[in-house]
Amino acid sequence: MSIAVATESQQRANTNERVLGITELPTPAELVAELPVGDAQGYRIMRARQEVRAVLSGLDERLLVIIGPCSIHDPISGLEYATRLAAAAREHEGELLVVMRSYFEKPRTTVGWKGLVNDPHLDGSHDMAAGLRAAREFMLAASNLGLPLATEFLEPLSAQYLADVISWGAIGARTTESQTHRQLVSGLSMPVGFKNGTDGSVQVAIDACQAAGAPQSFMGISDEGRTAIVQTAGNQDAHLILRGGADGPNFAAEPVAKASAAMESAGMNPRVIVDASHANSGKSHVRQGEVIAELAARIAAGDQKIAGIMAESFLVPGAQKHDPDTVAAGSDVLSGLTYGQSVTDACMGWDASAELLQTLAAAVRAAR
Ligand SMILES: O=C[C@H](O)[C@H](O)COP(=O)(O)O
Ligand SMILES: C=C(OP(=O)(O)O)C(=O)O
Repeated sequence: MSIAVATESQQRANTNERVLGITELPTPAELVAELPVGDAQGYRIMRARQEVRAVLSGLDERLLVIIGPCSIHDPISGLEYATRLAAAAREHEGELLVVMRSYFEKPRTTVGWKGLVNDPHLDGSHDMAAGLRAAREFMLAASNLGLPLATEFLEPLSAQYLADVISWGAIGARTTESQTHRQLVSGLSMPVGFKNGTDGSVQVAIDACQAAGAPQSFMGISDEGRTAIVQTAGNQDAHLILRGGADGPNFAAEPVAKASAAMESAGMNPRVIVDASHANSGKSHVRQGEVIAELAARIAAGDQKIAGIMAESFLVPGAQKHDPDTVAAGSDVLSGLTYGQSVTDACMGWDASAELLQTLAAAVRAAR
């Protein structure tokens, strides 16, 4: 019996039957060299990470407030928001540790625009080299305003390009159960929160915190862009974020206490972050404000289980639809969109957000 040996081109065809193109990106080292973090800026980013740790543990009695657009689709409106938030953060710095959501990668339930890193021109051209550059440029500029930054780590490779500018990270509801993301967190330098699953399961996030807290060995990339074995020490600052689920919201006192007790009995931080958006507000920006007001009342009454809250906020309230498949590549997409309004989830507008920051600061003062 003779065995047919595949030719080199046959082997390639077998592997890449559905791959339409592979385009190389700059390496992490190249992008970081082009857009470096300055010394003073690096120190501020590191100090903010320490402050976040102190708030999460309760040593620092302030409330962590992770707030900002659902996604940044236009760096100019994003920076206008950052400028306003930086001033509010300074005003409330005695009570609140404000960290700005600078989210550049969006996990989708099915399909849709996946964020500025994936598609920076919002037209389906997927120029990810420009996307990584735009994200890094934005982060450096926002961080220069004195704001610590938060992001969701979605693509396992993008962390190598952006993580040095980030003071707090999240793993989203759709990826909390993924081993790849848990491994990634085990090596990240900042505190990272895991969201409960979209079905409402808190246990997957508790398991995630445990996995991320352990040393891990996995495949990743080096700064020089080569695939590599990555060995990590484990991230002891992994914590829980409650965002509600298909089974309903979980920001009320009872589910928060239950989740906090479960974290404690697993030997981890019982203080949790509550996301006022997503399934805790049914994605309504108006309801989000009500949820924050309810949380503020509990904080004012001395609830110590809530270390922080998350909120989605932008310049203009609500959201607008944007589908990259309906625009011609290279067209001026931004001119057809409302400036300062989310193209993903609905966000609270600036005025409502500024008022809620006042309410949260007052709640922390009342609790003291
Ligand atoms: O935070 C953003 C969204 O909730 C998440 O990316 C899922 O969005 P989608 O259900 O519109 O795809
Ligand atoms: C995608 C997000 O949230 P979740 O993972 O909770 O859906 C988000 O915070 O942008």
